[in-house]
Amino acid sequence: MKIVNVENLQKNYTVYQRKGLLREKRIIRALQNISFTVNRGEFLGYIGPNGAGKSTTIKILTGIMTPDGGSAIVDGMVPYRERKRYVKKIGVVFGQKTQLWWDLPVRDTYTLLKAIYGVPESRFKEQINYLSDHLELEEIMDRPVRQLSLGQRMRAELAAALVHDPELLFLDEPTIGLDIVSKHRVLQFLRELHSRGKTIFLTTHDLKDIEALCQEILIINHGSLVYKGTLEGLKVMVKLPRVLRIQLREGAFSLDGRGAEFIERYAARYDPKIGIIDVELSGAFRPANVAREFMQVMEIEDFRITDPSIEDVVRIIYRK
Ligand SMILES: Nc1ncnc2c1ncn2[C@@H]1O[C@H](COP(=O)(O)OP(=O)(O)OP(=O)(O)O)[C@@H](O)[C@H]1O
Repeated sequence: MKIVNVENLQKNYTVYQRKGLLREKRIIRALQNISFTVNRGEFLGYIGPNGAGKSTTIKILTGIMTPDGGSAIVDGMVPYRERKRYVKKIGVVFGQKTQLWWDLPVRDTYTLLKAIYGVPESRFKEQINYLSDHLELEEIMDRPVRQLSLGQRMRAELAAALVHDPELLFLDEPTIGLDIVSKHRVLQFLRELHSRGKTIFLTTHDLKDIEALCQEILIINHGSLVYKGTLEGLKVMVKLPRVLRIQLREGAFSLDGRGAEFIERYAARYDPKIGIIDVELSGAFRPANVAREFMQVMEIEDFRITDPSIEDVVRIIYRK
């Protein structure tokens, strides 16, 4: 049973750029005919590089923004037309923004939201207890939001989105900037929500988050969907290679002829501003061998094997 139905969604932004004495009008096609569905109870990962169109999609799906074309129907409603009724059904977290009252204790935000959503007292108490248990809110309930650490604030933020116990959650980068421990807590809680049947729409830059949680993923790039399916399916399709990241020693960023030759031989990417070389560990490249070879010709500070970034994944999809 589908809870989200998106068809041919389009959104353009008009921006004006100064060109000499004139102002030039430019249209940014943020979403170009996007179509997808989300099943009730699904945990969907929505990923894409910076500027791909993720936030624009979420803004339309949460009713903040009206599309220029196409349609979005969520739980039988058109979000941007039936906002009042609709917002009671959804919970939203924008990792980069806050819906908490900055100078008030966390608890007061929840009381205000209770009144806004018309949550009965007994349901409210039950829900706050549940949220407090799972998000460890007790220690922060009576502290003003401005005093909280980022991790504490994000837990408080998630709870705010859930005061009215919505069935569908939109989370835009809810783990951004969190340390490993805080991130783990948030991800655990999202898993718990999903096991209770919630439908979750999660945008993130981090493939690890997706791997830990999502059954289905959508990848968007330049306003168009480039993949919809499972992460397993994506791995089979792109054969995601891991990457050996080499950090050069400060002051040794400019490469000589042999260095450049190595970059070319391994089809590596090099950013001379920060002295980082990325080598895809595909095929015959063994990490230890590659590292040894590079060490012979460059001054190296550190090695690390990393998972491919979203940008890598998108690049590989395009290459195919
Ligand atoms: N208010 C706006 N005015 C003009 N252009 C905008 C506006 N909001 C977004 N854009 C542009 O639309 C495109 C899509 O932006 P969007 O914020 O949806 O991407 P995103 O995938 O969420 O990116 P990020 O991961 O960096 O948050 C980008 O090119 C962006 O610069």
